[in-house]
Amino acid sequence: MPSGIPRTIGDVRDELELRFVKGHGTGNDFVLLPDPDGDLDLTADLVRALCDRRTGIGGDGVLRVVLCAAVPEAAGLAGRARWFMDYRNADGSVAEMCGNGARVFARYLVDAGYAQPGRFHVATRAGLRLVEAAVDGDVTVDMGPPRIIDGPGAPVTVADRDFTATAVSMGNPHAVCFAGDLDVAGLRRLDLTRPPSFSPVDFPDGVNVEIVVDRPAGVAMRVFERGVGETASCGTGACAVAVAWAARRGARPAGAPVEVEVDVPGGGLVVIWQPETVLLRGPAELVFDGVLRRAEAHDPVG
Ligand SMILES: N[C@@H](CCC[C@H](N)C(=O)O)C(=O)O
Repeated sequence: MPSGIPRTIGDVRDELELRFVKGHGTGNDFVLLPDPDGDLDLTADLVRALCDRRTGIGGDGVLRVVLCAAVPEAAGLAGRARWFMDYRNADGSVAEMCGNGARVFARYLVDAGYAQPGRFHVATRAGLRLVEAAVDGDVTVDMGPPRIIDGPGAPVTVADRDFTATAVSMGNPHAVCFAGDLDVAGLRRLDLTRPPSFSPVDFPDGVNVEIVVDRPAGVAMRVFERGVGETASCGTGACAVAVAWAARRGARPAGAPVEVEVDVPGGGLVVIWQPETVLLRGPAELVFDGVLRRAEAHDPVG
């Protein structure tokens, strides 16, 4: 096959019968694959084919829904969480954590009857995460402690602009770039089609890059995600932005939590920075489901 032509789902998988659900959190969209017993061989090629927006279902990533007991990397958490969120970026790479993904994952578990509404733990590559999901409405995830990396800042170039970024780990790496000279309209105009550049010394595993401007109440951001490109929202990115922004203004949650509204192209998220952790709150929605079948072997009408 000539290079550059996407490998379709049929190219990478003989046995095509695959159940899926499509969901999103503030426009950060995912293909969910229910795979309780861990039977699916989820290769990078299959992830890329599923996420392709022209030849696949389309998504920023894949969320495989698998029992902790069924996968060696989560078996140690099986006593404390029933389900493991196996998250993959659209390019097939594996990431430690996905905040919007965790919210959509929890929404799926509740709607599918795999978890009771309310609070429960989900296992992720970054460890256990407590989620709170009502029957409908917002989903909140306890994202764990943020880590603002001390130092002079990391040089990052994005949208033809040079920044000294604040590096923050939310389990996965973020470079938060403050564009103090821009307003929200200026942020919207930036060209984020080309990948940011940064030093591999600062970010040896790559990085998600957020550009941030002030709003009257909180901040607005855009993001170029590692392994994806620009997305409409990034939950870990919103948390990284909120703590970096609050810390710059001298607000650290000594006693009372610090709450920051984060506007993203796909909607609004709320980040609550507490002394020991960060909560991420926002909508999570399942939009359709289906079964992938090879087209020529299936009469969709009959
Ligand atoms: N969109 C996600 C982050 C997904 C992982 C990221 N692209 C990475 O490689 O670290 C979120 O909502 O947090």
